[in-house]
Amino acid sequence: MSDELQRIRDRIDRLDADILERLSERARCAQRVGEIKQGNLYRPDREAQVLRRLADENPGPLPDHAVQRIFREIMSACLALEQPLRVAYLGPAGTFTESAARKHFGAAPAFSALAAIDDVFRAVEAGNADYGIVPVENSTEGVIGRTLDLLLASPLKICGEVRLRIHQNLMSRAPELGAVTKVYSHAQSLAQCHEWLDRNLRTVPRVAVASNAEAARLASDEDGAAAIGAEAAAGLYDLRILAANIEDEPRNTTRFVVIAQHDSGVSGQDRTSLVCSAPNRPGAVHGLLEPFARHGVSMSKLQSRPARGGMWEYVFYVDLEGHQADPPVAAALAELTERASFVKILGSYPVAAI
Ligand SMILES: O=C(O)C(=O)C[C@]1(C(=O)O)C=C[C@@H](O)C=C1
Repeated sequence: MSDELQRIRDRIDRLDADILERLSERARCAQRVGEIKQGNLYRPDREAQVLRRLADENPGPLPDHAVQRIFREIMSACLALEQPLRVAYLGPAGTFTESAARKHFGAAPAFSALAAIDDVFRAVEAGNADYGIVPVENSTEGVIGRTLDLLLASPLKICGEVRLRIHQNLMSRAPELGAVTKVYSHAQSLAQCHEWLDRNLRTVPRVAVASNAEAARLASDEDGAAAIGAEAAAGLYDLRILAANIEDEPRNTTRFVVIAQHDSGVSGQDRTSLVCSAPNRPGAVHGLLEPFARHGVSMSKLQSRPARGGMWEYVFYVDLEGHQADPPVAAALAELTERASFVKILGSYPVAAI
């Protein structure tokens, strides 16, 4: 080994020892914070502030996302010393929702994959999980109606959001594309890749199944079968990725919400979600939204949905920039509450930091 290589490796060893010492000191601080803190130990607002500050102060050469991933895991492990978290997500294992859960909470929590969005809400409501993660909207396919309906009906709050760039992969036991005779996937993933499928596997039958992970399981059992789904599913079912990033829309993103018994404190870059409905008279919807414009509060989403039970009555799902404790948001919400026939605040939470 050259002298220079040896010298640099010695330096890396010393730096690793320093990092380890600092990490242990950080972990002891987190333990102490855990003893002092009242209420919930998991603080999404504080975590978002830490991750944003690290990106702001990152001198390189590591990219921001790499630094944030490392610190995501450090905080995950520190929090586990204070309180081991139980996180339920819409399964099965190997789906994009699992990737979202790990992206948001890191690797330390005990994760459980549940079969339906309703089960995730029930697990958190019953106290069998501390937090739940469910998809709420996809940039190409639209909203997940069941999640919106349950947010309206459930006492739970939104305490966080996760944005995940969706990369679809074609995976199979077959050695090459030419050997693929059937493609399994969730209907939404088939739709997201239909142009690629038309170009590359035009005559091969496409079969919609309950989830991408289920598709991968079927593909692992059947000669010539392939599945479309997350890279994680290929690892889980021992499949070869025959084509990566086959989604038609490269900026395809899914947004997930984190549900809990509580929402989040102020992080400085927050969003507030609410549901409301207007009295049945002309101009009422405009009247509901007017206070937001007047108080300078931006809306990042307005989604109408038929109210359950009433013919042609609608509820509106609104996302606002800001926390309900921010004075302009609080003032606009107070006026909305006077004008609306119904208002429910679903929660204030940090805008996704990573
Ligand atoms: O600041 C806190 O409240 C902590 O518990 C420390 C810490 C961290 O590791 O930085 C850990 C968990 C919380 O969710 C937020 C931050």
